[in-house]
Order: sequence, then structure tokens, then C-alpha cells
Amino acid sequence: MTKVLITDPIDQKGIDILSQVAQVDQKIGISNSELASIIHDYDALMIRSGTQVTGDIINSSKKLRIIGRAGVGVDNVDVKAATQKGVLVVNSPGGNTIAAAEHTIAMMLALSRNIPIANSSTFLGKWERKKFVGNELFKKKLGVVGLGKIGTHVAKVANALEMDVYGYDPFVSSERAQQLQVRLSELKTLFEESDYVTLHLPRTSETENLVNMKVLKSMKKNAKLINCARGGIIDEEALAEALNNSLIGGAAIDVFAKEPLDSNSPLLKVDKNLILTPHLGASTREAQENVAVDVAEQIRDVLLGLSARTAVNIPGLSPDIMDSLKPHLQLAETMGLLISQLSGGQIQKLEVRLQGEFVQHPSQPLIIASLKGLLSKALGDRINYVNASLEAESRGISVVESKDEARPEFASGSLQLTTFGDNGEHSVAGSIFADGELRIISIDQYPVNVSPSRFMLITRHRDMPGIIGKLGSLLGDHNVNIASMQVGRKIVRGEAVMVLSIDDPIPTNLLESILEVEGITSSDPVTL
Ligand SMILES: NC(=O)c1ccc[n+]([C@@H]2O[C@H](COP(=O)([O-])OP(=O)(O)OC[C@H]3O[C@@H](n4cnc5c(N)ncnc54)[C@H](O)[C@@H]3O)[C@@H](O)[C@H]2O)c1
Ligand SMILES: O=C(O)[C@H](O)COP(=O)(O)O
Repeated sequence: MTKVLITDPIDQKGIDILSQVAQVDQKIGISNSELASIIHDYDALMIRSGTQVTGDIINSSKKLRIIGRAGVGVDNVDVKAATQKGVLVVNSPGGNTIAAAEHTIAMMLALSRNIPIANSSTFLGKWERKKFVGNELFKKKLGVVGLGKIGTHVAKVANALEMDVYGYDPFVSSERAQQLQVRLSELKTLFEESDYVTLHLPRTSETENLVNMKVLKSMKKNAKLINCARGGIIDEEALAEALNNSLIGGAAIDVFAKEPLDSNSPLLKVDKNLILTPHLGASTREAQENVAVDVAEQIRDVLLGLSARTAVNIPGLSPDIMDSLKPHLQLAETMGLLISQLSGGQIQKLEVRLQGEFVQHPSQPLIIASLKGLLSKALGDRINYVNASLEAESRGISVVESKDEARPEFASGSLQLTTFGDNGEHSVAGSIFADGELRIISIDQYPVNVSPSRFMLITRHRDMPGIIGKLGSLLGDHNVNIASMQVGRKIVRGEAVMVLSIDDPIPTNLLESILEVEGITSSDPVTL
């Protein structure tokens, strides 16, 4: 008997779909240890954000085939463990977009018109009209951080309210922003100049504590901050301090670093201009029906041996292909990640060129892996082999593929990625050496021979005596240890590229000093 377990409240329509093909058990609010002890009995698990599907739980399963997240965020699922175990993870990327966007607008209005506090006061029998004078949204400057599905809808409604909408999203082109009637802005300026700032980006290692004390201090004294995206993007201690000291005008928060919100949270001690809701962004009847039906249909299909529409992990590739292409996929992904950091800004086109022995492999997986690498800085663990092409398409990145069977420079052939975007054209080529080691063999057409490492620094300079020494001492003075250094040049004393593998990330102030070295024209830190 096929069995599905549901551990969070799910709309009945989803349950009805699952009941057509399986026995459905509902154990809402079950503890992690209890879940780990019964999961071996189930073929599918359906959840929302309330259940933490840990690696232990996944590894305790015996016949689990699919985890369905009735919503967007899969940060409560150990996707890596699921992938390793061969368990498909599916979600509903668009089912609650409108709900989350409307909650954001509701938060902005409630904050501006003191609705929660005025309501409490009126219920206490008071009539405090003077105390609760608010402000209008009309003509105010709104800064939207993250112009994906939800940020875009918020911008649309804000435009209808005749707000001046500004946006920051490194992966949105100026053309797309123009269509949305959003003026693109630098992140720093957006925080400094907005009357309202609303966050609509994922929580990744890059966005964690993006809004910290320094950022809060840079905001206008009457500015209001709204977070209906993910907890952890705002430093909650700093926000409490900023509100208590009137550094900003108010905040409305739906999502928290730890959920349910800890009773010791500093936010609970703030007594002014703060609205808190318990992760209600997606909690509308419509959204719950959308996500439940969307995910239940996918679980049903997978249990019947069909494919899923919006899988978050396993690519639509057979395990055999994945196995035989493992180093090639790793190379493509690493190169995508590297070139995204070299290119910076919005990318409009990616050219993927296979040469020599690489031509014999299916190109699609290599393209997908390159795109996954290219977008992973923006999308964190939400980008995967399944959705990489779709995400690139929705960001206006076109992909061109070319093949060259000619005898290659490297016996094993090579892969070259070229990006075309806001910052011009950039290219990286790589190969796999006989020992199976990945190598970067050229950067921006300059020949190098470098093993990719976690932290790298790539500079461009005029080839002249003393420059390598100067850079070396500068890094040494800042206690940055160099593991290896390579110079690639086409002609003696011409333009050159220097690639350093370093043991630590480069401090931001050091980048400025590097650019002051005579002859160095660019300096890009890379984290792989
Ligand atoms: N409160 C809720 O109940 C609720 C409901 C649904 C979604 N969410 C959350 O809302 C957020 C947005 O969801 P979405 O569906 O619009 O996702 P999306 O993937 O469509 O959009 C996210 C956008 O963030 C951008 N981005 C990534 N890193 C960035 C950075 N450093 N700076 C600026 N922009 C960056 C991406 O380019 C992308 O355009 C997610 O965190 C999601 O989990 C919350
Ligand atoms: O990621 C999501 O879809 C939202 O955060 C909603 O979460 P929920 O399904 O637990 O309400």
C-alpha cells in the first residue's frame, strides 16, 4: 500500500488528490524524533514550513520517494541529504506569490496608519485620534530588494498606489526593470534614500544579516522596513536596538531567524512602531489551495511513475549519465560560479563552447551545470539542475551552444564559457586533466593553468617588473596567505591576468589598496 504522510496543515483539496492514489496519514505538529521513527513506512512526505526535514529524518527513510513542500522555501528541508538519498524534493514556486505580496502591502499600510496599536487602544475604551496620526504611501519612495516573483508584484501594486518605486536585484536587467516601472538603484543608495524598504530575496550565505546595524544607521530616521521574505536576512538584535533608539521609523516583520519566535527575542521587548506576524505571508485560503493542489498533483504523478513539474533537486537525467559526467558537471558548475563573479552585473547571454573530447558528451547537462553555477550566488540553494534553465530564461539570459571537434590544445578537450552583459564580455575555459583534476586553462582569453580553489583573486594588470612583488607584499601585510600565483599574458609587457589562490577571503578595504598599485586595472575576489 502506497502511503503519504502529511505533517503540516494542508488544504483539503490537496489531501483529496493524494487520497486517490495512496493512504494519507496526517500527523500535524509531530516531533522530529517521532517523525524519524515512522518515516520508514512512507513513500511520500508533504509539509509546509513547520516541519524540519533533517538529514537524520531523510536517512531514516526506507522507501521515501518524494518530499512535497506546499509553498516556496525549502530551507526547512535538507535538500542535499534528500538528493544523496535519491529523494525528489518538489515545491510550488508561484502558488503563494500574490498572498506574500499582499501581506507586504498590508504590513506597509498597517505600519503607516498605526492600525494594530490603534485597534488595541480603541478596544481598551480609549479614543486616541491625535496619538495615531499616520502618513500616506502616496509619492513616498519604496525600495524593493529582490525583484523576483513577489518583489515584482509588490512593485506593481506600489506603482498603483503612486509610490516612487526603486529596486535592487543584481540579476534583473535594466529593460526588465523598465517594464516593471522600477528604477534600479545601488543597494546602499536604496537603503539611504527610501521611505520604505521591503525585502523579497532568499536567505543565502550572501544575504544573511544583509540588514545590519550599519545599514539600519544609514536609513532615514522615519524609514520603515518590511520583511516578508526570510528570517536571518535582518540582524534582529540590531533591528530591536535601532527601533528602541528611533534610528528608523518602524518595521513590520513576518519571518524570523528562529521560528516560532523565541520568547527571549529582543524584538518582543521593542515597544514602538513594530508589527510582528507569525509567518503569515502565504496564509490565505487561495494560496493554500494553490500550493496544496500544485504539490499534491506532483506527488501523485511521481508515485504513479510520472515526472514532477517543479522539482528542486534531482535533474531530469538518468543516474548513469550523471555518474559518467560527474567531473564534467563539476567543472561546468565551478566555471559558471567563477564567471558570474568575474562578470558582475546583469548577464544577457551565455555562450557554452565544447571542444575536442567534450563534444562527445551530451551538452545539455553541461549547459545546465554552467547555469546552476552562474546563478548560484543569486539564488543560493534554490537553484538546481532542474530549474537552472528556467531561472536563466526568466532572468533574460539566453544560451548559445557551439561545438568544435578540431584537435584541442588539451588532450581531454575543453569547455569554454563566455558571458555578455552589463560589464562587457568575459570568458573562462577549463579542462579535466588525466588525473581527473579540474583545471582553469584560460581567463578572458589569457592562458593560465590553475586548479580552482575556495578563495581566489583575479587581477588584470600591465605586465611590468615589480608588480607581482608589490601585490604579494600587500596581501602579506594584510595577513592573506597566498597558496599559488599564476600570470597569464599574451605578449611580453602587454596586458596580463594574475590568478592567486589564497587561504582566506580578501577584506574589502584590501581590494581598494590593490587597485592603487600602479599597473593593476581590476581586482576580482572569487569564492568557489
Ligand atoms: N512570508 C512568507 O510566507 C513567504 C511566502 C512566499 C515566499 N517567501 C519568501 O519570499 C522571498 C522571495 O520569494 P520569490 O518567490 O519572489 O522568489 P524569487 O526567486 O522569484 O525571487 C527572489 C529574487 O531575489 C533576487 N536576489 C537574490 N540575491 C539577491 C541579493 N543579494 N540582492 C538582491 N536581490 C537578490 C533574485 O535575483 C530573485 O530575483 C523568498 O525568500 C521566499 O522564500 C515568503
Ligand atoms: O516559503 C513559503 O512558501 C512561505 O514562507 C510560506 O510558508 P508556509 O507554507 O509555512 O506558510
